[in-house]
Amino acid sequence: MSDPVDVDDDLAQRRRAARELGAALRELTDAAVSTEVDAATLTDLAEQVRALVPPLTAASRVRGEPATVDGGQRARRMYNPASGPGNPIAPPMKVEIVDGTAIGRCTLGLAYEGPPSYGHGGISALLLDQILGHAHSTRGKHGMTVKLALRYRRPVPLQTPLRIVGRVERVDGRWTESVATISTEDDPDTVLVEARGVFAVPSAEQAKRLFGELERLVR
Ligand SMILES: CCCCCCCCCC(=O)SCCNC(=O)CCNC(=O)[C@H](O)C(C)(C)COP(=O)(O)OP(=O)(O)OC[C@H]1O[C@@H](n2cnc3c(N)ncnc32)[C@H](O)[C@@H]1OP(=O)(O)O
Repeated sequence: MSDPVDVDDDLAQRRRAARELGAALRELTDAAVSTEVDAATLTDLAEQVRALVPPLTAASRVRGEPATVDGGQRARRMYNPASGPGNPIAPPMKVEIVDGTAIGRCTLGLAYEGPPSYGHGGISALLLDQILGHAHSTRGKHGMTVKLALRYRRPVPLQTPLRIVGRVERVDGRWTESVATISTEDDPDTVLVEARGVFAVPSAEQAKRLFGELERLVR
């Protein structure tokens, strides 16, 4: 049997490596959506990038299998699309809980552009959904989004440090109702986008139906 210390070291090492790969792919994505090089260079690069796939898929998971880099804990999901440092599509938003309030920070690059020089509205929804999920989790078990209402007040600037804040307003059994906002770090009092969300810890029956053996990761 392996020594638990070795197992922990191995997990920590794999998590560092997964973060590193995520960061490198994010740099690549940013370069890919900003580049103005000629067609021949793009075609050549597409071939080079495709050659990177087989070494990764040499050992991979399928739907329903949790990523082993998470070590069985949902709270530290490496490949979350909003906050996972290993996921190249995540900005990634860094989240901390301060006095029961969830505070996220990230900067959106050109890959997230909607209107010229501003963030895509769907990306704002992603960040707000995620921060509302963290706010819900401060009251106990993790939950799922039941309702999400958004009001886009001003466009969200790209390449600008953002602050995303969520807090629970009402708790009713396994339901919470929370509010969240996006603003810039420089001007936190000017709300750019605001959200109201209802989250619920799935009922035991629903969790079993949706997740089967993975139920322990969601309830
Ligand atoms: C630290 C880690 C943080 C991670 C953050 C992750 C954030 C990301 C979150 C997501 O994106 S989750 C993905 C998006 N959401 C979904 O896919 C959820 C899909 N919906 C479902 O699977 C089920 O509806 C759900 C599990 C949410 C609830 O099913 P249940 O069977 O547990 O609940 P039930 O059906 O008994 O209750 C739902 C109904 O009761 C209502 N309800 C009852 N009491 C309530 C109350 N007290 N407050 C609010 N609503 C209440 C609720 O609105 C809703 O009403 P309607 O269906 O009639 O519209």
